[in-house]
Amino acid sequence: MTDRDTSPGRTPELLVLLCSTAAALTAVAQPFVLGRTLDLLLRHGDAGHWLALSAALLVLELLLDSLTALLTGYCNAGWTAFVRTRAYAGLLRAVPERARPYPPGDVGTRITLNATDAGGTPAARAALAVSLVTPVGALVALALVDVWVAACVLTGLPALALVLRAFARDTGASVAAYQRVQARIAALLLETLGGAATIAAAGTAARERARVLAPLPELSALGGRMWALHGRALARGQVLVPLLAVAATAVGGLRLAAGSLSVGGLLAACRYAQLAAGIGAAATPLGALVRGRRARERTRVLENLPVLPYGTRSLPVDGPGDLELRGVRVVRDGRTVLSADGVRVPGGSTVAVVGRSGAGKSVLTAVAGRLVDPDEGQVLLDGIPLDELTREALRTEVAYAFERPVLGGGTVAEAVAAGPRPLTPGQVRDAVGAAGADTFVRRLPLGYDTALPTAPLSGGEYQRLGLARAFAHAGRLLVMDDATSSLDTATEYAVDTALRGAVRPGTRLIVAHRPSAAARADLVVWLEDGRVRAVAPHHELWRRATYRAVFGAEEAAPQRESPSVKARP
Ligand SMILES: Nc1ncnc2c1ncn2[C@@H]1O[C@H](COP(=O)(O)OP(=O)(O)OP(=O)(O)O)[C@@H](O)[C@H]1O
Repeated sequence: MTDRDTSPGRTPELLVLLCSTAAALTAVAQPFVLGRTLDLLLRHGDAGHWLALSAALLVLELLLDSLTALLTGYCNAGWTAFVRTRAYAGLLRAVPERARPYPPGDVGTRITLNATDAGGTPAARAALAVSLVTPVGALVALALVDVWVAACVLTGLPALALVLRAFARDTGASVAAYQRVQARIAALLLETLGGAATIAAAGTAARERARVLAPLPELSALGGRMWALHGRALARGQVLVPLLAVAATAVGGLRLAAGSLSVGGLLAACRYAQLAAGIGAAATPLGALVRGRRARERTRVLENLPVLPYGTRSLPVDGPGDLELRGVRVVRDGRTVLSADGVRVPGGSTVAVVGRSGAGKSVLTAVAGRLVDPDEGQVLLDGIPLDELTREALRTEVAYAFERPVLGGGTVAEAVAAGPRPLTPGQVRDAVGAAGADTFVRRLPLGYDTALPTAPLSGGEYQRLGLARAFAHAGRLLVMDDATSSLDTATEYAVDTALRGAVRPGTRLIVAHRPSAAARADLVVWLEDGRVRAVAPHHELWRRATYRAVFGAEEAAPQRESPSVKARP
């Protein structure tokens, strides 16, 4: 936990409120003091103290305004960091499957722009409250100076309130739509950047540019509408304010002529009428508040993504890593993409998961290490259902290596060491060596201390660092989902040999595309259209043409199909 995980609380907002209220009250006091000063001067009285007070109030208001700006910045920064951290944490702890519908660009917009707008909400709320203090205070002061002028101003205020209400209602819908379109453009842009090489090679840059910018007219229209609403609210306010001021001056003039109001009183009354009519200025904090609330709804979506609940059990000490899939069914979009029952993998064995593209290999490996829970059935490791294990037990005993690992920032050594348990530099080097990565890591400008994001690495080299991380943290179950796909056959063989000797012994579940990799495994889980077609050693399955066809080797080694090979009961 960092301090950003803790809410900044109400204190910053209250400080903004306090300071800006003091500034507003100072502003409200000024016309009265100025009016008294003028009356004293006209009567040739001693106005020295009142003049000094007037100047002091002016300076105080300036100081309080500056302090309000500072506190607002502090409040915004604290809340933005909090909102951003929560959204980020929610995203990282979510079931990966459930975060998938939110493309990177959309997530980026929520975590940056939306978090900033949402972080401005508390200060905007305080500013909105204070934007009402000045007009209300001015109205009260005006009533004390002259109740008739106050009554005149009061009649105009409902019209201003209606203008603001309409603004808040209309702007809310536009802001939400604007934020959605903004996120859509960001998502398209990131998607295009990810495929920059393909686009360049295919010469489709113009088509892509048009695709990314397609929502721009809608964004522009929504932006224009938002500004039009804002402008209209301000303009209506701008028309109403002078009208009210003129009416107040006229009433005040009549009161002066009747001898019921002094010249200073008229000055104060006119100024108060202007301040009271300044309620239209509330449009700005009101707009920020509406925008912030919509933005917060968008960051909350990430914050509240479903998480995997963990249990309280641990695994038996020194268990061999027996894996069992019982009545497992995974459904996606109403379609069963994996159905696996009675699949038993003896602890310590290496199992190749094979099948055509889309057969369900990744889904099977995801449920086997509980990256996602099956919709039905259970997965057991050493007899314990995975969903009953604590997070720590699960993550220290199950390691994953992926086709496209994401190793984050830091140095090469730090990236490999990152994981559930601390590692010594020696252990990091051993794991890197086992993944066949030591030679190229040593050749990097600073070796193991090279910053990973700037390290000049090929896809296969980066993949091997992912393997190294998985090897370094290998528990009793190691899952490799296409994790050697970018390696040449010789390197893959060397890695496989190292895996048997230099990495902590345990059960291996390896998605394999090459017959040689399946042949090296003790067992093969053969998947077809989401079903387990057979669990048997490769040499037995190889007799079946349909199995050979998985590797595009129908014509090779044509032997009679063995009907006896089936999924184990
Ligand atoms: N989140 C999802 N929503 C909808 N369908 C999904 C989802 N995840 C997987 N599938 C579907 O499940 C099936 C199995 O997918 P999976 O990724 O396991 O295939 P695979 O055997 O690993 O394929 P490949 O070798 O091409 O990686 C596919 O038809 C895929 O479209």
